Amino acid sequence: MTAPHRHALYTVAQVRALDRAAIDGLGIPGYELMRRAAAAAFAALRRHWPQVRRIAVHCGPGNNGGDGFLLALQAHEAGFEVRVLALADASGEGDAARARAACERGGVAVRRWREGEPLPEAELHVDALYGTGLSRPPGAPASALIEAINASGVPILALDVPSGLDADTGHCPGVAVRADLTVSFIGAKRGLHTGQAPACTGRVELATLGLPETLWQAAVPDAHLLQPATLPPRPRDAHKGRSGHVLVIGGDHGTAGAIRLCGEAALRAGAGLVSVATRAGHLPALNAARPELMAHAADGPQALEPLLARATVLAVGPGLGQGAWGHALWLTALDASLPLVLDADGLNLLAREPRRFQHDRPVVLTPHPGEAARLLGCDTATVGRDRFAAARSLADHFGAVVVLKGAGSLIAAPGGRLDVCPWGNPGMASGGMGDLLTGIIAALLAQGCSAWQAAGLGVGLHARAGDRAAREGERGLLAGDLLAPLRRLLNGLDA
Ligand SMILES: NC(=O)C1=CN([C@@H]2O[C@H](COP(=O)(O)OP(=O)(O)OC[C@H]3O[C@@H](n4cnc5c(N)ncnc54)[C@H](O)[C@@H]3O)[C@@H](O)[C@H]2O)[C@H](O)CC1
Ligand SMILES: [K+]
Repeated sequence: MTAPHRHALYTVAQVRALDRAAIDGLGIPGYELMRRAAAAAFAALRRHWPQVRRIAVHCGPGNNGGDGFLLALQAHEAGFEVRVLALADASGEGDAARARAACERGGVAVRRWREGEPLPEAELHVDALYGTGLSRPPGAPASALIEAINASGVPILALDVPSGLDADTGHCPGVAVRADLTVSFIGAKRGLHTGQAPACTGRVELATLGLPETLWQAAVPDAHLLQPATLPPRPRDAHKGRSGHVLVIGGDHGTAGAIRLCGEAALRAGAGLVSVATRAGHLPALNAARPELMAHAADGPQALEPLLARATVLAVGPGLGQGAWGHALWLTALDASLPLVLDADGLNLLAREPRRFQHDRPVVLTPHPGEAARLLGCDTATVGRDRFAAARSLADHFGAVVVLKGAGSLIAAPGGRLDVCPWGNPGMASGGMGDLLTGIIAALLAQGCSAWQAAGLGVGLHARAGDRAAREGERGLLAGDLLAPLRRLLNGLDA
């Protein structure tokens, strides 16, 4: 059983409190923490790049730089050829200044880097420019140095946080290091796992610096990383009535595919029955493509009534459109007070006609950043600047569990509970992927999951299926490619 804190995610302020607890509570000097951080990062360097012997360490003005100076000294003492570039001249008294003095006393020259100067020859760059102290977009010369390091074609190890990434939000206000590996210290910062972070961190490893478990047991994390999970095995006497009946509503003219993908995903994810209410013109194609779906022509709300009477879960939005037809079905579905997954135009209609859901009604909203922006009445850039705040605000405002999709999808519940999905890949940013997710979550609701469970399990299964399908390449990855790996994951056939 790995330590519980391994999946815990913290804000920068919470990690600073952990640092303080180690220093003040356990009496471990900040400088000793810095030495341990450097040692942990150096050990990771040797583990991941065992042949490397020539490194360049780029040190910023604060304690992140201090980590870099001590790593440079440890590498030098281990016989590495080490070049150290500093963004600033030596100044101040603190741990970072002490680390720099130790580095120079130990025989490692520190050179002030000036914009335009060539980088030293190295087999690996160590990014010790900024960590949790980044407070604004990197200015000159830091931004020029970051761009030079990124352009070097040489592997990059980032200490604690890739410089330029906001460790609280996963947003990069300016340029940022694109590392191959990030070794983060003491507490995993929540901003390392969502938004622009996956493009900057490379692989993320947590170094706990030999601190006792009691340190984390006293801390309340801000969020958690999703853990691999699947549904429990089906009882031998299972029958379709026990696995619910999903009714998918959508598919206006020209968007039959969305409704089919959603319905098929709901079947594959284990719903007992799946009905589809859509335009009459789609029925022949739907019946031919997936006869297990029960396709019904819904030319208006009155056609929905008998279907709503039989359904146990609603999935509303794939290909629904925002016209009179879609709007009328959407209104009827929302008034049915059944467990509900709202996606795509179902969300855009909600942005036009906001309402708060009853707390006892399981509801999951699955916006991408643009839909989230419309629901919040802001622009998409604002959502990207703080995905955590956006997801939590939506959950509280609508009284629903919210999946804020994108790199590192977030799952937020009213009251602040939040999980982060560590899986998924850019190949999944293609048409139909959202329709699949909607169907999977609806099927999990139909099998008895709560809104929180269905959202977290659905997002995790969907993203892990996407990663397995991407083993054939992220380019050309189609939504339908996820259905086979999804089935394997649901049956526990893929670790
Ligand atoms: N005991 C501990 O706290 C430990 C900390 N570790 C490392 O310390 C950094 C955090 O260090 P800090 O000095 O707070 O900030 P940074 O080094 O990240 O930033 C340096 C400094 O730079 C200034 N600054 C911020 N943004 C910019 C900018 N865009 N342009 C110019 N200057 C900027 C600001 O004044 C910052 O203070 C943490 O990440 C760890 O790496 C140890 O590893 C463990 C113990
Ligand atoms: K860094």
